[in-house]
Amino acid sequence: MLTIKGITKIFNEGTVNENIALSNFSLTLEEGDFVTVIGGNGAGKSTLLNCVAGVYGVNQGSILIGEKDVTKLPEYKRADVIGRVFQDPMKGTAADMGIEENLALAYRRGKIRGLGWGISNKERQIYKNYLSHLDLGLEDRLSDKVGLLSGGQRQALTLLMATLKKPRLLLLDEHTAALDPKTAEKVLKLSDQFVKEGNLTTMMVTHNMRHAIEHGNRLIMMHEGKVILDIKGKEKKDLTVENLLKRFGQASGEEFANDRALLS
Ligand SMILES: Nc1ncnc2c1ncn2[C@@H]1O[C@H](COP(=O)(O)OP(=O)(O)OP(=O)(O)O)[C@@H](O)[C@H]1O
Repeated sequence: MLTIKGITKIFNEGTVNENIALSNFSLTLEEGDFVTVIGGNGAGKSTLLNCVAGVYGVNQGSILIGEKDVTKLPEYKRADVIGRVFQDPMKGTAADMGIEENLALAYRRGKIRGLGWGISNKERQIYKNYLSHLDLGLEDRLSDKVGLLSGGQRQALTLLMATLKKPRLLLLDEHTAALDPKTAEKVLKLSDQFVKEGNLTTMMVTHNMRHAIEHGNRLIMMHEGKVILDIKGKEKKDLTVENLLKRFGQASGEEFANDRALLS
C-alpha cells in the first residue's frame, strides 16, 4: 500500500547548514498495517511524514501509494488519498464553522466544493450517527462552532474527519501529544477503532514509547534518518519500554535521547 524506496531529504543542501534528515530511507507497508514510529530528537520522524504527505519534496528515491508513484505530486494532489491528524488540535478543523459544516467539508471532499447547497436532513442524520461513535455528546451539538470544543473533543473530530472518506493512508503526527493523559488515551482508543473498522494503512509518530508498543502491529525506531529497529507481530506484543531502550542502545551505539519520550 505504501512503498517508500530509498528516500533522502537534505535541508539547506550545499550550505554550511546542510542537514541530511532522511538518508536512503525505505519502508513498505501492507494494506491495513498500522506502524508506530519512534526515535530520538531530530531522528527524522516529522520529516518522514511531511515527505509522504508531499509537504516536502525528496532529493532522491520514490514514494508509491498503492501502485501510484506520488513522488513528484504536490501536497494538495495527494490529499484525496491521505488523511492526516496533527499534534495541534487547532489544525485540521475550521474554528469559526459549526461541527456539521466541518463534517460536511470532509464528507464532500472530492465531490462538490464548498457548502453552497446547504446540509440536508439526511446528511445531518449521517453526521449524527458518526459523531455518536465518538461518545462525546457532540451529536447533540451539530451547530456549535468547533472553536468552542475542548482540545480532546476537537482532536476526536479531526480524527473522524480524516478517516470519514477511508483514506488509503492515515498519518497520525503526534496527534495526542498536546492532550492530557486521560484524553490522549481516549483519542488513541478511537484511533484504534477507526483504523480497525476501515482497515486503514496507518503511520503514527509518537514520542510515547508505551503508546508505540501498545498500538499498531508494527513499530519502527528511527535514528539519524534511518530505520534502526523494525519490530512486528508477537515480538512487538512482548516489548517493554525498558527492552526497547536497550535495543535502541544496541542498534545505534548511543543512549536514547528524546526529552519528551523519556519524560512521558
Ligand atoms: N524545515 C527544516 N529546515 C531545516 N532543517 C530541518 C527542517 N525540518 C527539520 N529539519 C532538521 O531535520 C532533522 C530531522 O528533524 P525532524 O523534525 O524530522 O525530527 P523528529 O524526529 O521529528 O524530531 P523531534 O522528535 O525532536 O521532533 C533535524 O536535524 C532538524 O533540525
